[in-house]
Amino acid sequence: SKLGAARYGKDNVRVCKVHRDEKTGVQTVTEMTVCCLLEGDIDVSYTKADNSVVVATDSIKNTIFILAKQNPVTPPELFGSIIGTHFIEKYKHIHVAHVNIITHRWTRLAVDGKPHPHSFLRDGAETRNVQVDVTEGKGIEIASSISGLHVLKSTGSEFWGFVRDEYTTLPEVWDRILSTEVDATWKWKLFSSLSEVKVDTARFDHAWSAARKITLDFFAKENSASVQAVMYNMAEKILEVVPQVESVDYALPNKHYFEVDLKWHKGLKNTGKDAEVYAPQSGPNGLIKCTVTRP
Ligand SMILES: O=c1[nH]c(=O)c2nn[nH]c2[nH]1
Repeated sequence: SKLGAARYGKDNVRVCKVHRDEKTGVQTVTEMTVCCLLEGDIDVSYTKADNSVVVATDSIKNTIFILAKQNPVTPPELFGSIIGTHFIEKYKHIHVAHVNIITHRWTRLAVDGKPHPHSFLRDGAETRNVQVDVTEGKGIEIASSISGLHVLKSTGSEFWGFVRDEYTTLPEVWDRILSTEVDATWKWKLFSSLSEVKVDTARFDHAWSAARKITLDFFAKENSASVQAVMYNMAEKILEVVPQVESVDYALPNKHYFEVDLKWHKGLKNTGKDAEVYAPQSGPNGLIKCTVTRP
């Protein structure tokens, strides 16, 4: 046998950084969970029990804390690029670093109608994430994403005109509840190095804000013919608004809310236009995916 591929490192490195502005007294909190996996001339640690090539995962964890102390931790695209670049520059036998950062929400509290200087709220399981792959001699590939953003609309969603055959029981519908958990990813053009990532770091926050706003606006406003149709329109708009993004992926579960037919109980009407009480379904659920690219 032979070693086909190998990468190792530390996962679930939880990091919280507090920034304190001495002048204004305003403090800011960033909390993330980091995974950093390394590739390189490490085969002998697998095939010969030779640990001389192993940068211990404990050292990888230590390095993430030190780099968080010495560098900005936002935007995550920049911090991920800093971590990955560190490892391929520090260790000549390490050639690729895969860094995943999940950023958790700490939204500044409004107290007495004013943003509070040092209090925050975890307003949802939604996270802002990056996958940063730094490859020696190639550059930095960055994929940014939003996940865990739960949305629901109580009307403004249709689904009809689909294949009807001997396997079909689903009725056509012109007015349904639509609920999903947004998983949206936008991939950047290849960056040649960390210095190119640093040229305009504001672009990453702008892209995240745009992708989030477009997703929510289209979800709410479009009387969608299907999940497929609305996600394509969202992705198309993100490509239009963020020129440095090369492609956009969506993966949207269709979290079904079924009507409950109650007419067996004294003729109680609760379907179609009379539907008010629904049964939210844990599963099975639709899962609709797409990748939208530039022409
Ligand atoms: O939006 C939808 N797309 C689908 O493909 C589908 N299939 N069942 N319900 C559905 N709703």
